[in-house]
Order: sequence, then structure tokens, then C-alpha cells
Amino acid sequence: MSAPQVVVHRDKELMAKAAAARLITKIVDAQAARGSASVVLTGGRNGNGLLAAVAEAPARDAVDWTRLDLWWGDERFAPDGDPERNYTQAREVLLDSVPLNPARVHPMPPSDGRYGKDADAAAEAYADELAAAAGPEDHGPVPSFDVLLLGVGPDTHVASLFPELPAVYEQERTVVGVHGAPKPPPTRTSLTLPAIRAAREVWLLAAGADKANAAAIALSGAGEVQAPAAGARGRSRTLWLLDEAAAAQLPRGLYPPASA
Ligand SMILES: O=C(O)[C@H](O)[C@@H](O)[C@H](O)[C@H](O)COP(=O)(O)O
Repeated sequence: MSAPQVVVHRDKELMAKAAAARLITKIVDAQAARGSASVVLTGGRNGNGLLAAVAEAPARDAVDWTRLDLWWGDERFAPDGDPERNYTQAREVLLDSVPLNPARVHPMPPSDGRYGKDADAAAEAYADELAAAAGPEDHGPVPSFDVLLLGVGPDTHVASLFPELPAVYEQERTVVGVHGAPKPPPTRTSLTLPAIRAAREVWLLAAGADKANAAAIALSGAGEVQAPAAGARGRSRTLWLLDEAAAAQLPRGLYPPASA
């Protein structure tokens, strides 16, 4: 697993724009090298802020949207179209504005779909979908995602893996149902840490003073059960994208400011 790299931007708006430019370039390079790209999206303000910045980016259409596979790191277990769903929010800020191939967009199941209100069955079905998309060259029963995006909660949660709750202990399954999540809604589906760690690159997004403590804890050697963000590592790269407010409590030697 790769050691975390930290890049700090002046504020959350610049962080979103810089992360969007970085993501576009990563996708374009992956498509040039392998003919397609695979990205895992996340929910929350920073995740959606990045997607909104991609939508406005001058280089947006350098991406061949028809050859992009989109997955989700977690989902609020709600009916299809519910405004609370990460999929609904991603569609609003970006996905409905670009020519994606619907067959390559993989939302996690809603609570009014084939699996009804059974979040565990929905999680198992998504794990099967991931396994079906994995190839012999992949590291386990998930595709080798080019970039797996994660927001970071003030309690250091990532996806729907919350400190000390059962899902963060999962080492076998790639997707689990989450019950009693402290961040509403309480029922969710989420990739597990082993699935997250199958990604080539993991990018963690955190902006705002309310994330400063979480970033400092996760980047100062905390264990993954107490600080799930600490366990979110990519095979070849782990990148923390912060604004200065979220970086305020980091040990000084950890980074030079990336933008004045
Ligand atoms: O479903 C969710 O809510 C997200 O996937 C969650 O993991 C989010 O990324 C963090 O809570 C950070 O959210 P903010 O960026 O809004 O602080």
C-alpha cells in the first residue's frame, strides 16, 4: 500500500477545481493507455463539489465519456431518485450533462429495487456486479479502479465506514450493508476497506476547519478501526487533497502548501 501524499490548496473552491483538473487528466491518461478508465465516486459536499468542478472544467470533454466506468464507494439506502442518494446528486451536478454509456454506470441498488428494503442483499448484489467486472489481472473480486474518490467525515469516516462500527472490521466481503450509521440516513451500502485498497489510486478530499482534526488523526498513524480514513490506501498512490483549513492541524513537515 502506498504512503499518503498530501496536497494543500488555498480554499475549498480551488481544491475542487484543482482536483477536477487532476481527475480529468488521470482519466484521459488511463483511456490513452488502456482504452477505458474506471472511477469510483463518493457522496458529500466535497465529492459533489469535485464533480461540479469537472462539469465546468475547460478540459471536460477531453474525456471520452463513453469509455468511462463509474462505480460508487457508498450509497444512502433510499428509493431510486431520492434526492438524498449519492447517485441522484452526481447525476444532477455532472452525469446528466455528459454522454456516458449507461451500461458502464453502476449505481448501488436503491431501497425500492429488486432487493427491496434488504440493504444486505443489495450490498451482496453490488459485490457480485463488481466481481463480474473484475479481470484476471485485477487484485481480487473488484476491477482495478484507476481512481477511487473518498470524502472524509469529521469523525474520519470514509464511504460509509464509521469508526468502530462493524463494516470497518470487514476483511472478506467487498460490499456490505451498513445499519445505524451516525451520519443520516442510518441505512447504507458501502465498499469495505479491502475493496477500497484494490484501487490503483485513492484520493481523499477534505476541506474546511471541521475536517482538520480528522485529517491530523488519520495522517498521524491512527489505526483504521478508530480512523477508517487511515486505512484508505491505494495500491500505487494515496493522495490527500485538502484546503488550508483542513490542513491546519497537520504536522508541519508533512507538506509544503501547494498553492499560495
Ligand atoms: O454518503 C456520504 O455521505 C458520503 O459518501 C460520505 O462518506 C461523505 O463523503 C463524507 O461524510 C464527507 O462528506 P462532506 O464532504 O459533505 O463533509
